[in-house]
Amino acid sequence: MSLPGSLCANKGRILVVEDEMIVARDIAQQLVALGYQVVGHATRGQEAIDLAGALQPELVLMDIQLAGAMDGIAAAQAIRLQFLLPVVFITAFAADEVLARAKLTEPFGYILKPFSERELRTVLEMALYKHQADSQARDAARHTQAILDGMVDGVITLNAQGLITSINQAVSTLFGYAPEELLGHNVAMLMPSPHRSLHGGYLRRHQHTGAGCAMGQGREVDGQRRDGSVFPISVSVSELMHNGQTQFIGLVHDITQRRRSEENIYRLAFYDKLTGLPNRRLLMDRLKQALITSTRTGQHGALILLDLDHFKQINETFGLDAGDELLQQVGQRLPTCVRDDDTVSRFGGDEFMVMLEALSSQPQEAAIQAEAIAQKILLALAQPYRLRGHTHGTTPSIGVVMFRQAQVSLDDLLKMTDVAMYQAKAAGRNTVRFFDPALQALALARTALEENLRRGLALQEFVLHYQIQVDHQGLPTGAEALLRWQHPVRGMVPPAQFIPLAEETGFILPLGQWVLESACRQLVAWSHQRATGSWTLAVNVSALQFAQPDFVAHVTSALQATSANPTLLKLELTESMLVGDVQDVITKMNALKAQGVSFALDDFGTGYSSLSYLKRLPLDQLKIDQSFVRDLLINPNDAVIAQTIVALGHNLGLQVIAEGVETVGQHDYLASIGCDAFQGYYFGRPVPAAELACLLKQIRP
Ligand SMILES: Nc1nc2c(ncn2[C@@H]2O[C@H](COP(=O)(O)O[C@H]3[C@@H](O)[C@H](n4cnc5c(=O)[nH]c(N)nc54)O[C@@H]3COP(=O)(O)O)[C@@H](O)[C@H]2O)c(=O)[nH]1
Repeated sequence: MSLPGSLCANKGRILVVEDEMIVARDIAQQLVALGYQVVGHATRGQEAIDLAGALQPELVLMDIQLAGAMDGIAAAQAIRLQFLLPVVFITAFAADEVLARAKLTEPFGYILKPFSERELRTVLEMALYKHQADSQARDAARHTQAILDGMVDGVITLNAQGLITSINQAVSTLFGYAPEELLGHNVAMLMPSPHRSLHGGYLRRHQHTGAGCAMGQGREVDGQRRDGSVFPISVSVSELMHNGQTQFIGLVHDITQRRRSEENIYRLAFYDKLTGLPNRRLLMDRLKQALITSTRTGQHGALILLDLDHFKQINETFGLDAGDELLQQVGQRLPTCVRDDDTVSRFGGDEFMVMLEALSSQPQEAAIQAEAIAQKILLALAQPYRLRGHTHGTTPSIGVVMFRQAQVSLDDLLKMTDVAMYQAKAAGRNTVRFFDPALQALALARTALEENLRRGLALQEFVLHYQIQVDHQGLPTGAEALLRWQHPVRGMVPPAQFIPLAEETGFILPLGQWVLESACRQLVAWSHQRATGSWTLAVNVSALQFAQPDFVAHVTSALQATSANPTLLKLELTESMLVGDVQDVITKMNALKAQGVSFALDDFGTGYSSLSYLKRLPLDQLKIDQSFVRDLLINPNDAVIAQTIVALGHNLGLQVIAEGVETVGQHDYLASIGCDAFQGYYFGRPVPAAELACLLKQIRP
């Protein structure tokens, strides 16, 4: 049977479910009259469900009493569930029991027969409006869920009891649960012990006091997956009221990757890559702590520095890989010699530092304990190593420093271990030495001097003094530049007190360059005066300075920077420089000679000079060492040596100058054997340039 269609179908498409034909027709007519379109008519429950699915009306007008097994309430329930369509009951029944059942289907309206047209219209309009609003809300919720599901972070909502009310896809992925395994369950299931059992308490405390540990800002905690594995997460929780109920929204961020990167950075910063042992930085950190602890407990600690003997040879003979393997094996053996609380670190290269803590508070007893561990290390490391299929042996030299309380700075403690370790090396290696304070005092003094030297150069505390040189007639021909250090506290410091250290530390390089440039500037100053215009200036050059590959360039730059005349510059070399690569020496000398620079061989006779290469060196002058000049008149050997040097120099075509000439007798003898030039207190002491002018007037011809 067909019901009236619609004349004007713009108010809504309605499915009518009514088993009495006359009533159905009457309702349909009314609907059409009200502007609705009747899209279908069913008389039974199942038919209503099928038509609802097929026709997708906007509303179902449902009689409760239907022919057949399924009544309207059951059909309405199915239609709501399957198609989310709004149902309005239209019935003659108003019994409480019927109403209660109908209510469960969440109907959009309930119309009691008989009803007026006005009543029908009002209920339908309200129902359609509510349905539309619900649909929009559902669409909005779906949209929100899609956004939430697209998020990398997990979003969980909880009710006041901590039960999960919603999650997004990321929560399932992060924790490995299907949504239905989480929804309605307590959020504590996502936490490892002890928080799993404590979480209820946290919530209650929050309800009573308002305090919440994860409220607001992200808090880093552990989460537990379905498979039991624990992983780090950052959780921030906010609280809001929803429908009058407290609700919590938790944002969960998996920080596994970040933690890994942090751990990686930490490992790189504090652990040695090759051995996996703590590095110097971490040891220093622990040492700082250990000093604080020992101050509190009164117990001693010890630093044991060990350096592998002849490690370089393993590297050079068997390759760097074998060297690395040896270091790794040493790194594995060392921790077996100490307690877990002690620190074994690799300091770099073949140096390892072991820090022992909580030793006896009695100094002697503590030293015995440290000695025992050091001996244990010595023994453990002396066992053979298998490197690349071969057996190798190595031994360490071990330096031990005891510490208690933060009395000494960290740097000083480390220096003390160095001193002790070098003492062990000096004692023949493969041995243990405790730090000796006397040696330490020396080392500290050296360090202070080294720092002072650098500061002195920066503060222009160095000056050059000039000692006159005269020819056979006693006429000044030039001078030697001699370095002095005008120390603000120590006064004038002679070079013998700082040149050796400057050479050892390499500080002689910047210092020597400063001497060269200052000497060149002095040459230029002299060139402007008639009396000194042709003077030469002898400058001492240290072996390290001369050995620099760019030594020639350094001299050239000093000459160019000052515009000094190269032919007036005389570089004094010593015999010790000639022991190494003689060809290199000759090449550099020739390069400078080509510019006009001349060379004197200083302290001649005190070192080892091979006559064969002496012949090859482009020298200009030999300088008889003052040790031969001093006793010339009383020691016939010195007189013969002086005579021999003069003869040798002349035979080689070189000029000979004597230094340390203090008396007329020395001068006269030297002059009698043909010495060409003289320098010494007899003619004048080393003085500042300004004083040299006065001295010139007093010079004895
Ligand atoms: N690499 C550099 N070494 C330098 C430089 N300046 C100096 N030195 C070297 O230091 C050593 C000590 O020098 P100094 O204390 O200046 O002593 C020199 C003279 O003062 C001293 N002298 C000179 N005449 C006499 C004398 O009649 N009697 C006496 N007892 N001493 C005298 O001899 C030293 C001369 O040194 P040298 O001619 O170089 O051998 C010394 O080894 C210097 O080389 C520098 O700038 N760089």
